[in-house]
Amino acid sequence: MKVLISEPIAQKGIEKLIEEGAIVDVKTSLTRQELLEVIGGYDGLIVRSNTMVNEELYKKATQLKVVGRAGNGVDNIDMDGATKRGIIVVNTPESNVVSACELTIGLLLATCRNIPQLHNRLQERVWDRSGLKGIELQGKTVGIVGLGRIGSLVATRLKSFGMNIIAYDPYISDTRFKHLGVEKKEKLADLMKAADILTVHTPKTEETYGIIGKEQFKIAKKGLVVINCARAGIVNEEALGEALKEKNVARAGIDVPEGEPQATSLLLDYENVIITPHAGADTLEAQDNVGITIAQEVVSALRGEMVPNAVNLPTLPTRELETVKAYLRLGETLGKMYYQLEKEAVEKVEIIYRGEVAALETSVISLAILKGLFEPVLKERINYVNANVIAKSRGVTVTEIKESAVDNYLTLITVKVISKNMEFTISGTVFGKGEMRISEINGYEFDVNPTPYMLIAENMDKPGVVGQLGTLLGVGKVNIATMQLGRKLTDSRAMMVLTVDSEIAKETLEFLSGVEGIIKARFVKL
Ligand SMILES: NC(=O)C1=CN([C@@H]2O[C@H](COP(=O)(O)OP(=O)(O)OC[C@H]3O[C@@H](n4cnc5c(N)ncnc54)[C@H](O)[C@@H]3O)[C@@H](O)[C@H]2O)C=CC1
Ligand SMILES: O=C(O)CCC(=O)C(=O)O
Repeated sequence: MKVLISEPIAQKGIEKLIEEGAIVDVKTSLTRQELLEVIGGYDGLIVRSNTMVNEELYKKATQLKVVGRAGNGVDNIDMDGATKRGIIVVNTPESNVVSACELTIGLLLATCRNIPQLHNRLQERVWDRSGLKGIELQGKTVGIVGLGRIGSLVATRLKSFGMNIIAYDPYISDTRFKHLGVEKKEKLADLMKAADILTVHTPKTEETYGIIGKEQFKIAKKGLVVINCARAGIVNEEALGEALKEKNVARAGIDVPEGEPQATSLLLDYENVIITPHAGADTLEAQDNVGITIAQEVVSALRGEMVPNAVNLPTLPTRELETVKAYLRLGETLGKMYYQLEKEAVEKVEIIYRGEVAALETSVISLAILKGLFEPVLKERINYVNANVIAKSRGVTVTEIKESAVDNYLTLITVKVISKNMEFTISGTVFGKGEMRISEINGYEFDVNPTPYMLIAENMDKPGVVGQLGTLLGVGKVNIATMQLGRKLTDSRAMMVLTVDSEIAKETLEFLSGVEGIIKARFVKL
């Protein structure tokens, strides 16, 4: 077990690896070229957020079996590249959340009270408080975007400051909001209008990248305070800079500046912005937690044992995996549809296994469904092992039903997603050597072979709609591979499922949604 550590981790973690019999090289100042030259000799690699683990590295890493991310976000790791090569990626999602939360509060206080600026003056031997009057937190409204692990820790702590807590997280159930005593805002705009302080705690996804930008600052209260301890880009830096110049935003605290690990952020030029170099997890406690956890996980993975935080692989013995593999793919595919088609927070998931699949060990298939369900909103934070815990922590109840008989199919999985105002269903089957098909969505019947890019549209069942949709996709340079129409004879509506050869641009989707007779058109990425 040869393990290379390319970024600093706690000594306790290094000791743990050695204790478990690994040969450990700690080389934290290698150049990229040097790293590429030596990586071929290692079975395991431990990184933090600065080492890019990508195709270039994988090509040289011919022995690599596990990548350990000593921390939470895995945005620096190419997951598909790892999965393709059977390299397990593990991380430590719980180990540093308290520290990240505490830095958020620290930045908030430092920002509201100008602590670094006052300190700097005094260090220059100048006793002068003028122009640096702070603001109190008590009685103010804090708007949290992303009420997950860190967001909810922040909420709990800020309550003790006498603050009014509101949050926007469409993927969290009302029950969880109630449990945390946080007021739910259905729309980001409503949160922006009400907040005196804004703090973001979402992962960086296609949806959250730039979620706080020009439009949001325009409607925000004048004098807003902005905190970003999550990821660069969630708050658009240029827009923030403009809002600071226009005094719409009064001050900001940022732990994750653009350009990291270089000090190039344009916000560095603003006196009323406090910036730290991605130090959210940099505490003795978090680093000890992270170091020990990642050491244990890397060793387990190298020994072929169960790994608690395998981000990209199901942790089942190979023999069992073979039998259920096709169902895992089907389950994940069925799960992935909901949040790409609908926005309502999930309250309950009912999974019905019918026919042959009902005789299998279905619990792992249910995990695959949950993993797929939450992946569009939680990204890498959800995996086979934590899927149940995450569902529970988000107030989602999951039930399984098994029935031995099923009409028309040998084997069928139906996933019913129940939210406050709606019930969504999707079914699929497996046949031959693991071929899968989606057989039903919301009562519309299909026989679709799911592919990486799909368009799912609901439309009025009348002449001309399908033709217009095809034309607009053509204008948007999207090639249609297959197309199926599902209709209910009792209804004037229909559903179209198209597999396409490329991503569909936002503008094309907007055009499609504007077509008379199209009720809804959504791009789905698998
Ligand atoms: N500064 C630092 O050193 C650290 C930063 N982080 C970062 O903090 C962030 C939060 O981490 P966790 O709380 O562990 O993640 P989490 O996965 O527990 O929570 C994220 C929440 O964001 C919500 N969300 C997703 N898309 C959304 C959208 N479009 N609008 C509103 N909410 C949305 C999800 O529903 C979820 O509840 C991540 O970006 C993570 O990488 C984490 C650890 C340390
Ligand atoms: O200090 C680090 O490794 C980065 C912490 C972080 O952002 C994370 O764990 O996601």
